[in-house]
This record gives sequence, structure tokens and C-alpha cells, in this order.
Amino acid sequence: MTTAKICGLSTDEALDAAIAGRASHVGFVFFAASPRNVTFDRAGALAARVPDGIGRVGVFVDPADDLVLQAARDGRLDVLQLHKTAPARVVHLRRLTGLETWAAVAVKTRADLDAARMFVGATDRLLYDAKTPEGAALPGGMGLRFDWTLLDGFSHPLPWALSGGLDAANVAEAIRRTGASLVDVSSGVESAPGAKDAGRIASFLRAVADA
Ligand SMILES: O=C(O)c1ccccc1NCC(=O)[C@H](O)[C@H](O)COP(=O)(O)O
Repeated sequence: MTTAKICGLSTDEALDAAIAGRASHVGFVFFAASPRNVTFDRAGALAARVPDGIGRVGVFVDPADDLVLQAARDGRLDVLQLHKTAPARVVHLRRLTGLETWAAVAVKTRADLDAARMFVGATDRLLYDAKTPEGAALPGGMGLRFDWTLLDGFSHPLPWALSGGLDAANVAEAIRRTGASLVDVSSGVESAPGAKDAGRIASFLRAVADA
């Protein structure tokens, strides 16, 4: 069975749709440049609505220790999702917080995938996400998809999840094609950047459950 993380939640309504649709994880973004950025207070209010059994994931871009510590406390995080973060920093943040870590691997070519091996021993899971263009404001959440055939025959060095450009219309094919046991979505369940749509969240989670 494949499970799903709904990322970049900032409203009660969208969070409730993710919970009702049985998402396995919900993601809160702590990155000021993102339209999905949440304050510590907002993260705390959202976290309080999340029932046991659903993982709270904090999303960061090469974060400072202080940011991670406060977000982990106020957002009651279970997982740190770390973009553009070197393996040694991932190890450090895992030790600092005692939390599970997911290292994002930005994928455009097979060589990008091979670079995932440097996280062995450093992280608990890899999140294969589409590489965003050089100079882009965000390293994720842009609705970009990478070539899933790059995963054909790839020997995954760690547990992994698939991300990047997923939506209700393509997620079943993505799961069938790659064998992903965990998928992650953000802009594919939005009506505009940062504006989550409860109906699209429900459709996405139904498509994952039916896949
Ligand atoms: O979503 C953001 O704004 C974001 C900002 C900074 C770092 C990571 C970010 N998103 C990471 C995610 O986990 C997204 O769900 C993932 O990149 C997929 O996004 P999308 O292609 O829009 O579904």
C-alpha cells in the first residue's frame, strides 16, 4: 500500500482535508521565501489538530540550528525534511533533535540519483524531488516532475519517497511506474501557489488509495 504526504499546509481547512483523506504525513514549510511558509505560532496551531498516527514533517532549506529547534518544538515535529543540506548537517540535526530525517535529493539526471548514496548512514529516508532551475527561489514545491524512468533498475540505498509534479491525474501512474511506497505533493493540490484546495487534496488521496 502506498501512503502520502501532503506538503505545505497552512490552513485548518486544508489540514483537515489531509487528515480526513488519511494522509500518512502532513508537511509544514519553514522557509521565508516560500508562499507556504508558516510561522511558529501557525505551525503550533496546525500541529495541535493532527491526530496520533499522522507524521508532522517540517520542511527546511539548509536550516540553522535555532530555526529547527523552535520549529520542532512549536510544530511538534516527528520528521525533519531537509533540502540542500549536506550529509554532515543532516547527521548533526538528527542528533540535535532526535528526530527522523528525510534528505531531499534533487533529480534531473541519473548522476543526481547516484549522489543519493552519500546520505547512507546520514539520513533515515531519501525524498527524490524534481530539481528546480538554477536560480529558482525554491528548491521544491514548483510542480516540476523528473523523468521517472531514471528510477528503473536503480538500487535504492535507503527507504525513499517520490515527489515532484504529482497530482490526482498522474499519481497512480507514478506509483505503478516507480513502485513508490510513499508519495509527496504540494502544488498539485493547490488552486494557486500556496493556496491548498481541500477538494484536490481529497482527490489526490483517493487516487493514491485506489492505486
Ligand atoms: O513547497 C515549498 O514551498 C518548499 C519550499 C522550500 C523547500 C521545499 C519546499 N517543498 C518541498 C516539498 O516537499 C514539495 O512537496 C515537493 O517539492 C513537491 O512539490 P510539488 O512538485 O509542487 O508537488
